[in-house]
Amino acid sequence: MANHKQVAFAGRTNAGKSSLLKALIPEMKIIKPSKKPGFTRKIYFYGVGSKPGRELILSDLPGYGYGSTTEQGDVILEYLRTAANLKMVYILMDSRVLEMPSDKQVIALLDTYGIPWQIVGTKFDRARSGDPAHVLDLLMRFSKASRKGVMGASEQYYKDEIIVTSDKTMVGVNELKWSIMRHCGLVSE
Ligand SMILES: Nc1nc2c(ncn2[C@@H]2O[C@H](COP(=O)(O)OP(=O)(O)OP(=O)(O)O)[C@@H](O)[C@H]2O)c(=O)[nH]1
Ligand SMILES: [Mg+2]
Repeated sequence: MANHKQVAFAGRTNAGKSSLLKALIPEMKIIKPSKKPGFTRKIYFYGVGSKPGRELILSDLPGYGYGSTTEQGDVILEYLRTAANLKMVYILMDSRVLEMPSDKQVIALLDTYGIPWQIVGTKFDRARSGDPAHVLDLLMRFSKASRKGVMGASEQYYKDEIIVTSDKTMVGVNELKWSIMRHCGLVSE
């Protein structure tokens, strides 16, 4: 596992981290989403890809914020501090509950550690007011605002790509798959 590239799914409790992972890798029957915020209590690592040099680890982190515990917070902090080969942290945000201070804190921490991050909207099937374009716009603004002042965060590189997803309609799931492979160097730009 030491040499394997990894990406992590982070976000507030109930954001839909476990659900989106399940949608991405349905063959992993053990992935458990739940209605209860704070359900995932430790980190679950899922290995995918069997070709040598092309293996990846997808990590399902506990959520932060409402319903989470100090222990869960510590687990996240320790992981981000020590994770090897962490190529991308996807920060999942529920399309109906946008922009919370805890997301900003996590982004600040990732910037401190120099770990790349990207915003992913979840539960897009339930985007409020029937206006998905509005949600997309808000996520884009949040992402752009969060990049301000970060050294080396050239817009050219990040392009503030926002992926919106749903485990119900499967929108965005393929796009996310490609994003993961790209960030892990498994496909060219
Ligand atoms: N409508 C809809 N519901 C979703 C979607 N993704 C997740 N949910 C629901 O949101 C709730 C939380 O999902 P989880 O995947 O367990 O969320 P999590 O981020 O892993 O939560 P924690 O482990 O508690 O941090 C569950 O009731 C899911 O069914 C989605 O795309 N659409
Ligand atoms: Mg979970």
